[in-house]
Amino acid sequence: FQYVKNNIPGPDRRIKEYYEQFEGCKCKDMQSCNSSCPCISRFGAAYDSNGLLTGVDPFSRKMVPILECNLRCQCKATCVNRVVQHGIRRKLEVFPTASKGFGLRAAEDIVQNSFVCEYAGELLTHEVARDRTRKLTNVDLNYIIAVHEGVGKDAEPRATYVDPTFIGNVGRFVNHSCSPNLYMVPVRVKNNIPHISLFALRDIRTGEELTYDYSGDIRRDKLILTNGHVKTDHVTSPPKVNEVTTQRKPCHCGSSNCCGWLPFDQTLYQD
Ligand SMILES: C[S@@+](CC[C@H](N)C(=O)[O-])C[C@H]1O[C@@H](n2cnc3c(N)ncnc32)[C@H](O)[C@@H]1O
Repeated sequence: FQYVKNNIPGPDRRIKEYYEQFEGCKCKDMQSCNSSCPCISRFGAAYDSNGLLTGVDPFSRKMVPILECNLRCQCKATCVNRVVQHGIRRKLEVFPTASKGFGLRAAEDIVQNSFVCEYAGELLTHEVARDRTRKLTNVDLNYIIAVHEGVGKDAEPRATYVDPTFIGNVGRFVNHSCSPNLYMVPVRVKNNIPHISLFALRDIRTGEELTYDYSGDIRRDKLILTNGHVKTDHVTSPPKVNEVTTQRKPCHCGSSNCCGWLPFDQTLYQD
């Protein structure tokens, strides 16, 4: 595959969407913005002074939008409100796993809430994502991710489809786990297209495989086990007969609360 650091437009995406769109701040303290910066005050500070993501509760269903300072802002690269845009800062290693193909592991200790890497690739329209997904069989590796964001009480959720199959970054090697150590957050920098960003859910030791939950669901009740039973629909429901069961793949994450199957996005199988 071809390596890219950031998302690139896939077929049928309008190139204009990728231009700088957001205004820049005019903060006087050029070393770093503070809470009065319009980029920060709009949704609250996302990062602490060590660059750790503290403005988001990964276990909450409510996601606060994250907006970093951008090229048009007057602040410098040292600004506290610039993290994901600096790219990968932790040592990561691709390795062959026993039963999941390749995986990605930490080559150094990673502190909780650190930015680890983006999930970058071709940005697809719903139609292209659906067509590519439907061509896959359950023995093909599926790299297409759909991230659904709620944008308001009455508004339709906004979906972003990223496909690093042919063009992508190291995020494409992150496997699924029902008990993950990463969580996914959409972060915006220069325009409305999110950087799909992976942060550490807890402290991670050197050599640990990096994983996230492909369903995006990391509720506490799913992670904290009681007698091996978990309560969410995704976890408890076996594939239904009328589902596209041929697309379902067995999960080999090996965690004690494993639901047995990899999550898949129903919307890509609906017309
Ligand atoms: C984004 S890729 C992950 C990297 C992939 N293992 C590779 O070798 O390139 C997703 C694919 O990896 C495999 N995979 C990921 N997590 C898995 C798991 N927990 N159990 C079994 N297979 C998994 C599945 O084939 C899935 O479609």
